[in-house]
Formats: sequence, C-alpha cells, structure tokens
Amino acid sequence: MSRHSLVTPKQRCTLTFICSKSPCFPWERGSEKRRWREAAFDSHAESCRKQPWRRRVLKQPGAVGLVLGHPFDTVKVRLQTQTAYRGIVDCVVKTYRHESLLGFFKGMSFPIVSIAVVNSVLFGVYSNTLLALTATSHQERRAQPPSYTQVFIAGCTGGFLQACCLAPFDLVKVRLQNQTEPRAQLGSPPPRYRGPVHCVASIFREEGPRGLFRGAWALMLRDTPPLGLYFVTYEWLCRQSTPDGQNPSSATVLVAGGFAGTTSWMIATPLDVIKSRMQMAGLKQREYRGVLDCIVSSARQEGLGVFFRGLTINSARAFPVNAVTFLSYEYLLHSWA
Ligand SMILES: CN(C)C(=N)NCCC[C@H](N)C(=O)O
Repeated sequence: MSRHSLVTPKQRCTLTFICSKSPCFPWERGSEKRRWREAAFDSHAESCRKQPWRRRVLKQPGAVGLVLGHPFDTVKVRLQTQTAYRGIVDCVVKTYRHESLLGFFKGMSFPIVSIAVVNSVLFGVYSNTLLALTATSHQERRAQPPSYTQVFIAGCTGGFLQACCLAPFDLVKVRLQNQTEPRAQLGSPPPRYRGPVHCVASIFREEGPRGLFRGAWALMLRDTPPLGLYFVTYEWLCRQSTPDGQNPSSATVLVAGGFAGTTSWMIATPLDVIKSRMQMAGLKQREYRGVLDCIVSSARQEGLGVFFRGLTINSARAFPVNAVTFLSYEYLLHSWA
C-alpha cells in the first residue's frame, strides 16, 4: 500500500518532521535505502493511525514538566529583568504576598500551546540533520554512533530553527511574567496586558509586527551553541553508561537528559539575561540598540554579575524538565520503530 493512502497530509507533515525515517531525500531516489525508508515510514504511519493516543500521551510529559517548571521560570525572568528583588527568596516571598500562587503561573498559556511544536522542531530538525550527516537511522545509530561534531552541528541546527519558532511565544511569556499587578480588583489599575492574545495585539499595535520578534537575535544566539552542547552532553553521558550497541535504560536517559539540560542552561544563562532584557525593552523606548549594546550597558550599569542572574534557579529547573523531555523523545522514537 502506498504511504499516501495511510496518512493525511497533516499527519504526513508532522511525521516527516519528527521522525528520522523521513522518506524525502531526493538523492536516494530509486535506491535500496529509499525503498527501506519508505517501508519503514509506512509501518510507522500505520501504527500512528491505529493508535492516535500514542502521540497525544507522549506529548503530555513535556507539558507536565513545563507546568512544574514554570514558577521557577517566572522567578528567573523577574530576577533577570527587574531590580526590585534581592535574590530568589525575596522574589518568591514578594510574588506570593502580592500576587498569591497564581503570580508564579503568569504567562504559562502560550508555552503550553507552543511546546509540542517547539519540541517537534528541535528534536525533528536534530534527528533529520543527523540523518543527513550520517545516513544512519535512529536504530542504526546505536551500532554506528555519530561523531560528537556531527551531534553538535545537528544540535546547533535544531536550536537555531527552534528559536525562530519560539521567538514570539517567548516574548509574550516574558512580558506577562513581568506583570507584577495582583489579580484585577475593583478600583485598582488593570495590568498593561489582559492576557496572551491582548498582549500580542498590543505589541502589534504599539511596536509593529517587528515588535513580536524583539530579542530574537539574542534568543537565536542563546539557543544555537548551547543546544549543540545539550545534545553532545546527552549523547556522551548515554554512551558512557551504556554497553556498545545497546539502547540506554530509562534511568540513564533521565539522568543524561537532566544533566544535558542543566549544563546547557548554565552556558546559556548570560545570553538568556540579555534576551529577556531586550524583550522587555519596548521598541518605542529604544532602550538598547542591539545585542552588543545591551551587553555593554547592562555590564556597565550593574557589573558582570548581571550575566549570572537566575543561574541557580535556571539550572535547577532544567534538570527535571529535560530529564522528562528526553525520556519522552526516546520513548517516541522507540515506540515508532
Ligand atoms: C539551553 N537551552 C536553551 C536549552 N537547553 N533548551 C532546550 C531545552 C528546552 C526545555 N524546554 C527547557 O525549558 O529547559
């Protein structure tokens, strides 16, 4: 049966993106490898068609990790962009007092909506870049592991492209997380943004369409080399603790994924600070002229310590979130194999 009869165009697009068994390489036309890839894609598509719950269930761990990690992210963003807090504890106490528990969950809706797409782009581009560089499928990769340079390049490519998709969602998240007003009460002034959609509309109106991509260059720099390192750390730790040719156990995947998240966030924190600051500076105020200007003026005004704001909380949050992310990624690839 042709693969086109098994899946709808929408499914085909998602599958091609996520799965490393994409049948779409033109240079393989007519070759044995291409026929094998098409057969693998057919059975893969068939199993997804029969068990649509699989994809839905597998997306949940990422969302659960995101919800649990969001309060940490809010504290981090506030520490990086506001000067009103003396440290993590002060920020937690003030947020709780003024805004209750809900204050920690501000700006969470867009990340929840976008996480599936953003993770699919990251892991899909990573997997497909590795496939293009090594010509080995995910299953074959345990027997013929790619070099760390190939893993790094694939990770950087995935990181760069995920940042392009993430930019507007991340901007809205950061703007909403920084609203410190308590819930609307009679007589109190309303917050600047009433919700994510109002935030998008206001930015569009006040700062123009480019406003939605404020801080995007800093975000791309933040996500490109650190994500190369993210996948190299993960691969290295998996290979260290797994006998040659075997798949890593779930415990190994959790630990390696957690460490990969923590290490990459430690490296990424200085650019994360710059990114958040640029996102908060509205285009109209023209507070910074670019990434370099933001780096120089932040360092001049607040010292070099400014680049490490939120480092502890960022690294702690990254462990569980990325442990779960890698576990679902591995599970997804194996259940589709
Ligand atoms: C250092 N960076 C930017 C990353 N490691 N990014 C990939 C992991 C993203 C994950 N959803 C998280 O929020 O940690």
